[in-house]
Amino acid sequence: MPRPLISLPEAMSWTRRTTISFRLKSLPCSALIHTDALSKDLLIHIPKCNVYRFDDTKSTSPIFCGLEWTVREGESWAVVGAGSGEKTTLLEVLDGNYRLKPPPHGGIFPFLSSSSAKAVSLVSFAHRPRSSGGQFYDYTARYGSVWEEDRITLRQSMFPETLPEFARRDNVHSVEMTREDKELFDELVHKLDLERLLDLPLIALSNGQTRKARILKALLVRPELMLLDEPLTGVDAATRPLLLTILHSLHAARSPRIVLGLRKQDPIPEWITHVAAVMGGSVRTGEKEDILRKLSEKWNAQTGRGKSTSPKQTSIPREKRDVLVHMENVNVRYHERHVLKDITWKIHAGDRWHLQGPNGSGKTTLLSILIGDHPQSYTQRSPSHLTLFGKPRSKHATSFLATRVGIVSPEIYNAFPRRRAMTVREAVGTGFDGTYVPQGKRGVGLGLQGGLTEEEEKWRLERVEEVISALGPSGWGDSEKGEGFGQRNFADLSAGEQGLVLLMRALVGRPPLVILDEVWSGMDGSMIENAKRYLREGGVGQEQAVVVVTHWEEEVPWRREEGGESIRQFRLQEGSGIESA
Ligand SMILES: Nc1ncnc2c1ncn2[C@@H]1O[C@H](COP(=O)(O)OP(=O)(O)OP(=O)(O)O)[C@@H](O)[C@H]1O
Repeated sequence: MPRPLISLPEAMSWTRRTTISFRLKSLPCSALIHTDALSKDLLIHIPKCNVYRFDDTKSTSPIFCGLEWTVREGESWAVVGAGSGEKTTLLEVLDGNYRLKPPPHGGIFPFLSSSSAKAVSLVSFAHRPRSSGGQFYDYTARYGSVWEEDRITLRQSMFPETLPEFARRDNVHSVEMTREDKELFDELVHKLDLERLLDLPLIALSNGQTRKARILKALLVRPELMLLDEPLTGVDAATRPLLLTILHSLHAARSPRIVLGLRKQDPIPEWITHVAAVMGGSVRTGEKEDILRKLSEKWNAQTGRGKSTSPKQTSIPREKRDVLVHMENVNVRYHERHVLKDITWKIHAGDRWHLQGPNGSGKTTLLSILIGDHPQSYTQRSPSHLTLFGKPRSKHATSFLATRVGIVSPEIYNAFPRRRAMTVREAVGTGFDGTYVPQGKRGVGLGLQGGLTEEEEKWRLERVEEVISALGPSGWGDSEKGEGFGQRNFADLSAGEQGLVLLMRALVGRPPLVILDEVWSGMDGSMIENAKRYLREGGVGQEQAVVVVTHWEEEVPWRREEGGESIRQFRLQEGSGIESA
């Protein structure tokens, strides 16, 4: 039986001195409020309300209507989202980033003991925030020799309290770690396999390694409630169950309690008992099975749209197709760290590859070699060998390679400028020449020699519209949002929408090589299904090669068992590469 939601009569007489600030975050949860009327096992309590942005002072556009949510001590909740970034928004509601009308009398967390600023912690893996400025930053710095200012280690940056000299040196935080904190740190750093990375430069950490370190850092603050948004994205298959077991045992010990944010396509851990499902501005809450049963029909109806067809692949035998990338015994070393060991790999036109490997195995490093970003792509000497599009790296101008490879990756996502004035159309248009700022009178670049013919410009303008309409909201079934999407400000889009625009940017010029590295981060099911279908059904042509990097087999658009030539796998394990067809 679903546990009934608490519903409090409107007219209930509250004997409260409600000094509730609109910014719930700054509100001490239990301050000045009599919560006697509520059952003491309530962890989150939101009586029916509408949710607005703080700047929506006239309450004209509610983000959620009739939100009503109660979480009791001992329950284990996941917030699962189907709409564009809505799951993250609901978690942000808990973090006090939105205005609730009417405001809940006892605060959202009536019985958390300390002030909510410390008691509740939101750890979100949405990438670069909008506020971080309009400039592109050079993510390739990581691949070179590390500069003095980048030498700061993981420990110095995130865990300075574990440095022996910390207590003496830092007047502000001159409290030493407690024994319990030290024990927690030692245990988790070991379980999360972060020990060996503590004294490496922070900049050298891989995406998955950084993600685990951020979770650990958030745990050390000892919040009472931790909201973890998409903790499994970018984490390798072996680490996922481990991470979930750790989170489960912390949650069971209420130290801290954890609410997980999951995309609707993510598996829901067994220990989750309740789900808040967010869909199109409304939130349904209740026991897991009950909610999932009710929603599966609706979700299936969405994802079932336009079933996949077999990949269209070229009939020219593979060995007769151009070799785009040829690596023979390629090595990458950082001093004593040997990251890539004798990698041999050939990518032909028309290939579909799934590049796999645990966190830290060298996938990003390998990609940076094959797109010519890595300084060591210039220095592979016989018997090593690296050719890109038929020539050694040093024989290519970087601007030429930028037109040959379309890439989406966490690095590009983070580095791409969020300039206020850049529209979706312009962001997509930067893909033709692989630049980061719009160029040319019509925002579709200048061409390699700086002389775009009229015909080429016309083709580019049409291509921009084509990819926007295929991959944008009209493609994933939100025709209302689709109108005027090209004119939207890129910086104002949700994380998933920004990711999708960067996918459009990678595909727009139809480059011979397309790299899709963790491309689905932050996206919702309908966006992903639509984009995967587009890729399978001609979004990348028979002559284009694609390398997909993901820890999730089901995120690869092409299936092994489907007709034509199957997807090939290249697996990195401790720096060595193994190929399988
Ligand atoms: N500049 C550097 N100095 C020292 N080690 C480095 C440097 N850059 C990367 N590394 C190390 O190289 C290894 C490979 O990193 P890489 O980012 O390629 O891994 P990955 O397979 O992409 O991981 P993830 O799945 O987490 O994204 C990591 O162990 C990382 O710590």
